[in-house]
Amino acid sequence: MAITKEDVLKALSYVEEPDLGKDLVTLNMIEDVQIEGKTVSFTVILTTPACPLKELIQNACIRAIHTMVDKEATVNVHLTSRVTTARAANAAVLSGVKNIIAIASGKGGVGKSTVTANLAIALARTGAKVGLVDADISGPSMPVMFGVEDARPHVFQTPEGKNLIQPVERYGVKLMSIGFLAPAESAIVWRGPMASSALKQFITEVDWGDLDYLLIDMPPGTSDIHLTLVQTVPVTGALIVTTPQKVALADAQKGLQMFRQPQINVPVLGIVENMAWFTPAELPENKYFIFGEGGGKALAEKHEVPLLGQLPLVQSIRENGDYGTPAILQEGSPSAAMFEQLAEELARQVSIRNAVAPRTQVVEMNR
Ligand SMILES: Nc1ncnc2c1ncn2[C@@H]1O[C@H](COP(=O)(O)OP(=O)(O)OP(=O)(O)O)[C@@H](O)[C@H]1O
Repeated sequence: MAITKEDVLKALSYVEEPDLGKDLVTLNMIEDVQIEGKTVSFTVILTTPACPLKELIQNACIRAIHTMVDKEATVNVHLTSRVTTARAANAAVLSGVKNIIAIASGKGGVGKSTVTANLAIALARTGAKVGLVDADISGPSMPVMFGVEDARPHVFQTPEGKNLIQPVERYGVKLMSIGFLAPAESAIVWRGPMASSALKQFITEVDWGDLDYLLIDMPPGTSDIHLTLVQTVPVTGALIVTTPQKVALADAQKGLQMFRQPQINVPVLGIVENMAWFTPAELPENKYFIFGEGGGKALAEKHEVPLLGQLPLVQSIRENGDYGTPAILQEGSPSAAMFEQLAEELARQVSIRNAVAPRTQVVEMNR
Protein backbone atom coordinates (compact mmCIF):
# COMPACT_ATOMS: atom_id res chain seq x y z
CA MET A 1 0.00 0.00 0.00
CA ALA A 2 1.25 3.48 -0.84
CA ILE A 3 2.40 5.58 2.11
CA THR A 4 0.21 8.65 2.70
CA LYS A 5 0.84 11.95 4.44
CA GLU A 6 -1.79 10.98 7.01
CA ASP A 7 0.15 7.79 7.84
CA VAL A 8 3.28 9.85 8.44
CA LEU A 9 1.53 12.44 10.62
CA LYS A 10 -0.24 9.74 12.61
CA ALA A 11 3.09 8.04 13.36
CA LEU A 12 4.74 11.33 14.29
CA SER A 13 1.85 12.13 16.62
CA TYR A 14 3.27 9.40 18.83
CA VAL A 15 6.66 11.14 19.09
CA GLU A 16 6.84 13.29 22.18
CA GLU A 17 8.99 16.40 22.64
CA PRO A 18 10.50 15.22 25.93
CA ASP A 19 10.78 18.66 27.53
CA LEU A 20 7.40 19.98 26.47
CA GLY A 21 5.49 16.76 27.14
CA LYS A 22 3.38 16.95 23.97
CA ASP A 23 3.73 15.29 20.59
CA LEU A 24 5.45 16.90 17.61
CA VAL A 25 2.26 17.18 15.54
CA THR A 26 0.25 18.88 18.31
CA LEU A 27 3.16 21.29 18.85
CA ASN A 28 3.13 22.19 15.11
CA MET A 29 6.73 21.07 14.84
CA ILE A 30 6.25 19.06 11.63
CA GLU A 31 6.24 20.72 8.23
CA ASP A 32 6.74 19.91 4.59
CA VAL A 33 5.91 16.18 4.57
CA GLN A 34 6.83 14.62 1.23
CA ILE A 35 6.50 11.06 0.06
CA GLU A 36 8.08 9.49 -3.00
CA GLY A 37 7.52 5.76 -3.18
CA LYS A 38 9.14 4.41 -0.02
CA THR A 39 11.04 7.60 0.76
CA VAL A 40 9.51 9.80 3.46
CA SER A 41 10.90 13.31 4.05
CA PHE A 42 9.76 15.97 6.48
CA THR A 43 11.04 18.93 8.48
CA VAL A 44 11.05 19.12 12.28
CA ILE A 45 10.99 22.70 13.56
CA LEU A 46 12.87 22.74 16.86
CA THR A 47 12.35 25.51 19.44
CA THR A 48 16.04 26.49 19.34
CA PRO A 49 19.04 25.72 17.13
CA ALA A 50 20.87 24.92 20.40
CA CYS A 51 18.45 22.05 21.17
CA PRO A 52 20.32 19.36 23.12
CA LEU A 53 17.67 16.79 22.19
CA LYS A 54 18.12 17.07 18.40
CA GLU A 55 19.46 13.58 17.84
CA LEU A 56 17.04 11.98 20.24
CA ILE A 57 14.05 13.58 18.46
CA GLN A 58 15.43 12.69 15.04
CA ASN A 59 15.92 9.04 16.02
CA ALA A 60 12.47 8.87 17.60
CA CYS A 61 10.93 10.14 14.34
CA ILE A 62 12.74 7.55 12.25
CA ARG A 63 11.74 4.81 14.67
CA ALA A 64 8.09 5.90 14.60
CA ILE A 65 7.94 5.75 10.80
CA HIS A 66 9.65 2.37 10.72
CA THR A 67 7.39 0.92 13.41
CA MET A 68 4.07 2.39 12.38
CA VAL A 69 4.30 3.08 8.65
CA ASP A 70 6.85 0.92 6.83
CA LYS A 71 9.91 -0.75 8.26
CA GLU A 72 11.71 -0.46 4.94
CA ALA A 73 11.02 3.22 4.34
CA THR A 74 13.93 5.60 3.81
CA VAL A 75 13.33 8.45 6.26
CA ASN A 76 14.88 11.89 5.71
CA VAL A 77 14.41 14.12 8.76
CA HIS A 78 15.39 17.71 8.10
CA LEU A 79 15.99 19.61 11.33
CA THR A 80 15.55 23.35 11.49
CA SER A 81 14.48 25.75 14.23
CA ARG A 82 12.25 28.69 15.03
CA VAL A 83 13.18 30.16 18.40
CA THR A 84 10.11 30.59 20.59
CA THR A 85 9.15 33.68 22.56
CA ALA A 86 6.81 34.55 25.41
CA ARG A 87 6.58 38.20 24.37
CA ALA A 88 3.37 39.78 23.26
CA ALA A 89 3.18 40.78 19.59
CA ASN A 90 3.81 44.45 18.67
CA ALA A 91 5.99 45.18 21.70
CA ALA A 92 7.02 48.82 21.95
CA VAL A 93 10.59 48.17 23.17
CA LEU A 94 13.02 45.76 21.50
CA SER A 95 10.25 44.53 19.25
CA GLY A 96 12.56 42.23 17.25
CA VAL A 97 14.03 40.51 20.32
CA LYS A 98 12.45 37.18 21.23
CA ASN A 99 14.12 36.44 24.56
CA ILE A 100 15.77 38.73 27.10
CA ILE A 101 17.91 36.88 29.64
CA ALA A 102 19.43 38.55 32.71
CA ILE A 103 22.66 36.99 33.99
CA ALA A 104 23.15 37.86 37.64
CA SER A 105 25.35 36.74 40.48
CA GLY A 106 24.86 38.45 43.80
CA LYS A 107 28.54 38.38 44.72
CA GLY A 108 31.13 40.03 42.48
CA GLY A 109 34.02 38.22 40.85
CA VAL A 110 32.33 34.81 40.61
CA GLY A 111 32.75 34.68 36.83
CA LYS A 112 29.40 36.05 35.69
CA SER A 113 30.89 38.02 32.79
CA THR A 114 33.09 35.10 31.74
CA VAL A 115 30.07 32.80 31.68
CA THR A 116 27.95 35.39 29.81
CA ALA A 117 30.58 36.03 27.11
CA ASN A 118 31.11 32.32 26.47
CA LEU A 119 27.37 31.58 26.48
CA ALA A 120 26.65 34.37 24.00
CA ILE A 121 29.27 33.11 21.55
CA ALA A 122 28.21 29.48 22.08
CA LEU A 123 24.58 30.34 21.25
CA ALA A 124 25.64 32.35 18.19
CA ARG A 125 27.70 29.40 16.98
CA THR A 126 24.58 27.20 16.93
CA GLY A 127 23.08 29.65 14.42
CA ALA A 128 21.02 31.76 16.85
CA LYS A 129 20.94 35.56 16.54
CA VAL A 130 22.50 36.84 19.75
CA GLY A 131 23.08 40.21 21.40
CA LEU A 132 24.84 41.07 24.65
CA VAL A 133 24.38 44.13 26.86
CA ASP A 134 27.19 44.78 29.31
CA ALA A 135 25.07 46.31 32.08
CA ASP A 136 27.95 46.15 34.55
CA ILE A 137 28.20 49.91 34.13
CA SER A 138 30.81 50.61 36.80
CA GLY A 139 33.04 47.69 35.80
CA PRO A 140 32.49 46.79 32.15
CA SER A 141 34.56 43.77 31.12
CA MET A 142 33.06 42.78 27.77
CA PRO A 143 35.29 45.01 25.58
CA VAL A 144 38.35 43.17 26.96
CA MET A 145 36.76 39.72 26.88
CA PHE A 146 35.75 40.18 23.24
CA GLY A 147 39.05 41.85 22.29
CA VAL A 148 37.34 45.06 21.11
CA GLU A 149 38.56 47.65 23.63
CA ASP A 150 39.19 50.21 20.91
CA ALA A 151 35.86 49.78 19.14
CA ARG A 152 33.66 52.88 18.96
CA PRO A 153 30.11 52.18 17.84
CA HIS A 154 28.64 54.31 15.05
CA VAL A 155 25.60 56.45 15.63
CA PHE A 156 23.20 56.87 12.71
CA GLN A 157 19.90 58.57 12.09
CA THR A 158 16.79 56.58 11.20
CA PRO A 159 14.42 57.86 8.48
CA GLU A 160 12.19 59.01 11.38
CA GLY A 161 15.01 61.21 12.64
CA LYS A 162 15.92 59.11 15.71
CA ASN A 163 19.59 58.60 16.59
CA LEU A 164 20.49 54.94 17.06
CA ILE A 165 23.75 53.33 18.14
CA GLN A 166 25.04 50.48 15.98
CA PRO A 167 26.23 47.66 18.29
CA VAL A 168 29.75 46.33 17.82
CA GLU A 169 29.80 42.86 16.23
CA ARG A 170 32.34 40.26 17.30
CA TYR A 171 32.38 36.46 17.14
CA GLY A 172 28.83 36.57 15.74
CA VAL A 173 27.48 38.50 18.75
CA LYS A 174 26.10 42.07 18.73
CA LEU A 175 27.66 43.82 21.69
CA MET A 176 27.06 47.03 23.61
CA SER A 177 29.05 48.21 26.62
CA ILE A 178 29.65 51.47 28.45
CA GLY A 179 33.31 50.67 27.85
CA PHE A 180 32.80 51.69 24.19
CA LEU A 181 31.54 55.12 25.17
CA ALA A 182 33.73 56.13 28.11
CA PRO A 183 37.40 55.39 28.82
CA ALA A 184 37.73 52.53 31.34
CA GLU A 185 39.28 54.73 34.04
CA SER A 186 36.29 57.10 34.05
CA ALA A 187 33.64 54.38 34.26
CA ILE A 188 33.83 54.37 38.05
CA VAL A 189 31.76 57.58 38.22
CA TRP A 190 28.78 55.83 36.61
CA ARG A 191 26.51 55.31 39.59
CA GLY A 192 22.85 55.28 40.58
CA PRO A 193 20.53 57.15 38.24
CA MET A 194 23.26 57.69 35.65
CA ALA A 195 23.95 53.99 35.44
CA SER A 196 20.23 53.28 35.17
CA SER A 197 19.77 55.75 32.36
CA ALA A 198 22.82 54.31 30.57
CA LEU A 199 21.21 50.86 30.69
CA LYS A 200 17.94 52.29 29.39
CA GLN A 201 19.84 53.89 26.55
CA PHE A 202 21.50 50.57 25.70
CA ILE A 203 18.08 49.01 25.40
CA THR A 204 16.09 51.70 23.64
CA GLU A 205 18.69 53.57 21.60
CA VAL A 206 20.70 50.70 20.15
CA ASP A 207 19.83 49.13 16.82
CA TRP A 208 19.46 45.53 18.04
CA GLY A 209 17.29 44.44 15.11
CA ASP A 210 16.02 40.84 15.19
CA LEU A 211 17.53 38.68 17.93
CA ASP A 212 16.70 35.25 19.32
CA TYR A 213 18.51 35.88 22.60
CA LEU A 214 19.63 39.14 24.20
CA LEU A 215 21.84 38.41 27.21
CA ILE A 216 22.19 41.12 29.85
CA ASP A 217 25.32 40.92 31.99
CA MET A 218 24.07 42.48 35.24
CA PRO A 219 26.27 44.17 37.83
CA PRO A 220 26.85 42.16 41.02
CA GLY A 221 24.37 42.62 43.85
CA THR A 222 20.73 43.62 43.78
CA SER A 223 20.85 47.23 42.69
CA ASP A 224 18.76 49.91 41.07
CA ILE A 225 19.99 48.62 37.73
CA HIS A 226 18.12 45.37 38.28
CA LEU A 227 14.90 47.26 38.91
CA THR A 228 15.53 49.47 35.88
CA LEU A 229 15.94 46.41 33.70
CA VAL A 230 12.70 44.72 34.73
CA GLN A 231 10.82 48.02 34.46
CA THR A 232 12.17 48.74 30.97
CA VAL A 233 11.81 45.38 29.23
CA PRO A 234 9.90 42.14 29.80
CA VAL A 235 12.62 39.77 30.98
CA THR A 236 12.21 36.15 29.86
CA GLY A 237 14.22 34.73 32.74
CA ALA A 238 17.31 35.05 34.89
CA LEU A 239 20.40 32.90 35.12
CA ILE A 240 22.27 32.95 38.43
CA VAL A 241 26.02 32.41 38.50
CA THR A 242 27.71 31.48 41.78
CA THR A 243 30.77 29.74 43.15
CA PRO A 244 30.29 27.01 45.76
CA GLN A 245 31.62 29.33 48.45
CA LYS A 246 29.30 30.11 51.37
CA VAL A 247 29.42 33.90 50.96
CA ALA A 248 28.81 33.64 47.21
CA LEU A 249 25.87 31.29 47.74
CA ALA A 250 24.27 33.61 50.27
CA ASP A 251 24.46 36.50 47.78
CA ALA A 252 23.31 34.30 44.89
CA GLN A 253 20.27 33.37 46.96
CA LYS A 254 19.47 37.06 47.49
CA GLY A 255 19.75 37.64 43.74
CA LEU A 256 17.51 34.67 43.01
CA GLN A 257 14.92 35.79 45.54
CA MET A 258 14.89 39.30 44.09
CA PHE A 259 13.83 37.98 40.67
CA ARG A 260 11.20 35.81 42.31
CA GLN A 261 9.57 38.56 44.38
CA PRO A 262 5.88 38.61 43.49
CA GLN A 263 6.01 42.17 42.12
CA ILE A 264 9.03 41.32 39.90
CA ASN A 265 8.13 37.74 39.04
CA VAL A 266 10.92 36.89 36.60
CA PRO A 267 11.42 33.12 36.33
CA VAL A 268 14.85 31.82 37.34
CA LEU A 269 16.00 29.61 34.46
CA GLY A 270 18.79 27.96 36.40
CA ILE A 271 22.01 28.19 38.36
CA VAL A 272 25.57 27.84 37.09
CA GLU A 273 28.21 26.80 39.59
CA ASN A 274 31.49 28.34 38.45
CA MET A 275 34.93 27.55 39.87
CA ALA A 276 33.35 24.33 41.13
CA TRP A 277 36.76 22.67 41.49
CA PHE A 278 40.33 22.94 40.28
CA THR A 279 42.21 20.24 38.40
CA PRO A 280 45.91 20.85 37.81
CA ALA A 281 47.06 20.04 34.28
CA GLU A 282 49.70 17.63 35.62
CA LEU A 283 47.18 15.70 37.75
CA PRO A 284 44.10 15.44 35.51
CA GLU A 285 42.42 12.87 37.77
CA ASN A 286 42.49 15.12 40.83
CA LYS A 287 39.75 17.56 41.80
CA TYR A 288 40.40 20.18 44.45
CA PHE A 289 37.27 21.81 45.82
CA ILE A 290 38.89 25.14 46.61
CA PHE A 291 35.66 27.05 47.26
CA GLY A 292 33.80 24.14 48.85
CA GLU A 293 31.80 21.31 47.33
CA GLY A 294 28.20 20.91 46.23
CA GLY A 295 27.01 24.43 47.11
CA GLY A 296 25.47 25.14 43.68
CA LYS A 297 23.57 21.88 43.74
CA ALA A 298 22.26 22.53 47.24
CA LEU A 299 21.11 26.04 46.26
CA ALA A 300 19.39 24.69 43.14
CA GLU A 301 17.62 22.00 45.12
CA LYS A 302 16.54 24.39 47.86
CA HIS A 303 14.89 26.72 45.35
CA GLU A 304 13.78 24.02 42.93
CA VAL A 305 15.60 25.39 39.92
CA PRO A 306 17.84 23.40 37.58
CA LEU A 307 21.60 23.37 38.10
CA LEU A 308 22.50 24.00 34.47
CA GLY A 309 26.19 23.25 34.81
CA GLN A 310 29.35 23.14 36.90
CA LEU A 311 32.45 24.76 35.46
CA PRO A 312 35.88 24.07 36.94
CA LEU A 313 38.54 26.65 37.59
CA VAL A 314 40.77 26.44 34.52
CA GLN A 315 43.74 28.68 33.90
CA SER A 316 43.04 28.93 30.17
CA ILE A 317 39.47 30.19 30.83
CA ARG A 318 41.00 33.16 32.67
CA GLU A 319 43.73 33.64 30.06
CA ASN A 320 41.36 33.44 27.11
CA GLY A 321 39.11 36.03 28.76
CA ASP A 322 42.05 38.38 29.28
CA TYR A 323 43.29 37.90 25.69
CA GLY A 324 39.91 38.68 24.16
CA THR A 325 39.42 35.16 22.79
CA PRO A 326 36.89 33.43 25.12
CA ALA A 327 37.44 29.74 25.88
CA ILE A 328 34.48 28.67 23.71
CA LEU A 329 36.57 29.58 20.66
CA GLN A 330 39.22 26.94 21.50
CA GLU A 331 37.61 24.34 19.30
CA GLY A 332 37.67 20.77 20.63
CA SER A 333 38.88 21.81 24.11
CA PRO A 334 37.12 20.50 27.24
CA SER A 335 36.27 24.09 28.24
CA ALA A 336 34.60 24.79 24.87
CA ALA A 337 32.59 21.59 25.21
CA MET A 338 31.41 22.63 28.68
CA PHE A 339 30.24 26.04 27.47
CA GLU A 340 28.51 24.46 24.46
CA GLN A 341 26.62 22.15 26.77
CA LEU A 342 25.75 25.01 29.11
CA ALA A 343 24.40 27.06 26.19
CA GLU A 344 22.22 24.13 25.14
CA GLU A 345 20.87 23.75 28.66
CA LEU A 346 20.09 27.47 28.86
CA ALA A 347 18.33 27.49 25.47
CA ARG A 348 16.39 24.41 26.56
CA GLN A 349 15.18 26.14 29.73
CA VAL A 350 14.12 29.19 27.70
CA SER A 351 12.05 26.94 25.42
CA ILE A 352 10.44 25.20 28.38
CA ARG A 353 9.73 28.55 30.05
CA ASN A 354 8.12 29.87 26.86
CA ALA A 355 5.92 26.79 26.60
CA VAL A 356 4.69 26.66 30.18
CA ALA A 357 5.00 30.05 31.91
CA PRO A 358 2.83 33.13 31.30
CA ARG A 359 3.80 35.85 28.84
CA THR A 360 6.68 38.11 29.84
CA GLN A 361 5.76 41.48 31.27
CA VAL A 362 7.36 44.77 32.11
CA VAL A 363 7.24 45.31 35.88
CA GLU A 364 5.13 48.24 37.09
CA MET A 365 6.35 49.65 40.38
CA ASN A 366 5.94 52.77 42.44
CA ARG A 367 9.30 53.74 43.77
N1 LIG B 1 36.03 29.00 35.42
C1 LIG B 1 37.03 29.87 35.53
N2 LIG B 1 38.31 29.46 35.53
C2 LIG B 1 39.34 30.36 35.65
N3 LIG B 1 39.18 31.67 35.77
C3 LIG B 1 37.91 32.14 35.78
C4 LIG B 1 36.77 31.29 35.64
N4 LIG B 1 35.65 32.05 35.68
C5 LIG B 1 36.07 33.33 35.80
N5 LIG B 1 37.42 33.39 35.88
C6 LIG B 1 38.26 34.59 36.09
O1 LIG B 1 37.85 35.17 37.32
C7 LIG B 1 37.86 36.60 37.22
C8 LIG B 1 36.48 37.16 37.53
O2 LIG B 1 35.61 36.74 36.50
P1 LIG B 1 34.49 37.70 35.87
O3 LIG B 1 35.02 39.05 35.57
O4 LIG B 1 33.85 36.94 34.77
O5 LIG B 1 33.53 37.76 37.13
P2 LIG B 1 32.25 38.67 37.39
O6 LIG B 1 31.41 37.90 38.34
O7 LIG B 1 31.63 39.11 36.13
O8 LIG B 1 32.93 39.89 38.11
P3 LIG B 1 32.33 41.36 38.39
O9 LIG B 1 31.85 41.31 39.78
O10 LIG B 1 33.53 42.23 38.22
O11 LIG B 1 31.26 41.65 37.38
C9 LIG B 1 38.37 36.90 35.83
O12 LIG B 1 39.74 37.13 35.87
C10 LIG B 1 38.07 35.64 35.04
O13 LIG B 1 38.96 35.45 33.96
